[in-house]
Amino acid sequence: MPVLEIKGLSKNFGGLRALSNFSLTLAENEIVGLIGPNGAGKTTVFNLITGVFPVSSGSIEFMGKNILGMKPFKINRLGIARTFQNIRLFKQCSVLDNVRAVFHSRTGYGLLDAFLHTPRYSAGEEQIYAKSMELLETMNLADRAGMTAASLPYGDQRRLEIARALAGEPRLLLLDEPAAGMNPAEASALVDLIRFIRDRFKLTILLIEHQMGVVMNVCERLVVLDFGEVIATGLPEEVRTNQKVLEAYLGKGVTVA
Ligand SMILES: Nc1ncnc2c1ncn2[C@@H]1O[C@H](COP(=O)(O)OP(=O)(O)OP(=O)(O)O)[C@@H](O)[C@H]1O
Repeated sequence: MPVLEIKGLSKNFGGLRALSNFSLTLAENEIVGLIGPNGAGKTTVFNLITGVFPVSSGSIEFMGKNILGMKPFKINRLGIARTFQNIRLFKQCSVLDNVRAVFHSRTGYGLLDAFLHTPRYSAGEEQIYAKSMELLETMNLADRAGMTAASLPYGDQRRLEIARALAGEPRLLLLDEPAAGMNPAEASALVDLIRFIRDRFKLTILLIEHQMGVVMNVCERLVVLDFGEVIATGLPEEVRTNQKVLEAYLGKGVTVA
């Protein structure tokens, strides 16, 4: 069974067709790149998968289940997590609390347990602390657990956002420009990290990225959008030399040496 199956997906914003007849199937453990010039419709795909916007037409199934019309939190609970182009963290909270908050939102105990500090609450808190620190360790952020998120360098903030997504124990991870603002060394480390978390957490990953070095190194397959339409799909080396793709990025008349 595919992890994700999208068929004939379209989205109109008023008179603008942001996405047109988009189809995509993701198998377990794949890392697939969704690329294309600015305004091509990439983030719209993420927003439709995660239930942020209603679709205009088409279908989306996750693990064989129709997720159309579901609220974003419910889709997240089913196992789809995402990061954002503009990093979304609790900036004034500690790195640890940023991750802890995600685990907290999934605990079974209620306000009364917390107020009375019941054994259930204490055991839960210890477990959440251990799980949060383990995740920070994995993301190479454990030594910064006590710092505020806002004080982290940009690359670390991006990794913290991925840690928060992973705390939700997803099967499908959507990464929106994870390398944005990273220097070449950070971007290269990110490629290794993405592969590592895919293997460690048995994830399927769909990733939007403009840094071609990252895309070519980490993605096993690419889908290219332009003006809301798929103009190419295939292996990175095939897409790299595709004439339509070159024209979409660089303009007509471009050739590859
Ligand atoms: N909420 C919205 N309301 C109206 N138009 C929107 C909305 N969201 C996206 N669009 C439009 O849909 C088109 C696709 O936008 P989208 O953000 O999906 O592109 P993108 O490929 O992610 O671009 P970028 O690489 O610049 O992030 C654009 O023309 C954009 O202006």
